[in-house]
Amino acid sequence: MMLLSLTDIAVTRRNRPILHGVSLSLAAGEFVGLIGPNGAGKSTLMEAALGLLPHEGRSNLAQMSAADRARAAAYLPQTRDIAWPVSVEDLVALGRIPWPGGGRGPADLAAIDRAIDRLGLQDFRKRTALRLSGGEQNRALIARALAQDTPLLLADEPAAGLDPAQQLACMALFRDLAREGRGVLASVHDLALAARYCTRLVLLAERQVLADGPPDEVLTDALLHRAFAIRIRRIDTPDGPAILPVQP
Ligand SMILES: Nc1ncnc2c1ncn2[C@@H]1O[C@H](COP(=O)(O)OP(=O)(O)OP(=O)(O)O)[C@@H](O)[C@H]1O
Repeated sequence: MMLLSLTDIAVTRRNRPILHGVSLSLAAGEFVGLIGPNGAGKSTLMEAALGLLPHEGRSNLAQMSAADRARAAAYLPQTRDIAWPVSVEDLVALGRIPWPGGGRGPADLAAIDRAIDRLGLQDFRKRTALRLSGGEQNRALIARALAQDTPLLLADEPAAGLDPAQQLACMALFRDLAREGRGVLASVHDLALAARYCTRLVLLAERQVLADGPPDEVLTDALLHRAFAIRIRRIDTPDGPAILPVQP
């Protein structure tokens, strides 16, 4: 089942073209890594897809009512703002607002518990979210997105600020969500993590999709040089490729 369908998306911000002719689809079972240089438009593409930014072209999500969209897709934005001194449990419960009853029925409580467990936040659930470390807050916000229990998750640099163990746990969680039949689109800067965990990579650069396919077909010398002006040294290990970016 197709969860995200973008056709010919174009975005202009302050008279500057940011994206042009971007088409992309994502089916249930896929964990798609969105890679590309700083400023390539990864966040812009997610915001346009969700209908949060004016754009040309067609996005299946942007066409939905806000209520339907909130049950179709959860979104972890790049800025991890927590506005109020709520407990972690209450923060995660906000993910249940789109569902009937708005948050505290048995199904809601089960979804909140599941999300807290999957992010390993059991010991934090009564703590004030604002008093957690940056990485802990990040995990609490991922848990909120998970509690929303949507078929599709859009996550903007979900592994940013996480320690190595938590980065692996985060990527493994998204891979597992895809295996369970959801779809995940996440922007990722760590090419090795992207190669190890994503089922597909989309390389955004020069305002367009430069490549879209299995990690091995996207992480080529020619494409990486064109997009990032780097070369990579790659060593294949039993745990997946080790990818070292180096100057050209
Ligand atoms: N509010 C804004 N007004 C005008 N231009 C913006 C605005 N936000 C972002 N841009 C521009 O849009 C372009 C794409 O930004 P975007 O944040 O989508 O990139 P990105 O690929 O997510 O980058 P990063 O890897 O640094 O997070 C950049 O050139 C940026 O300067």
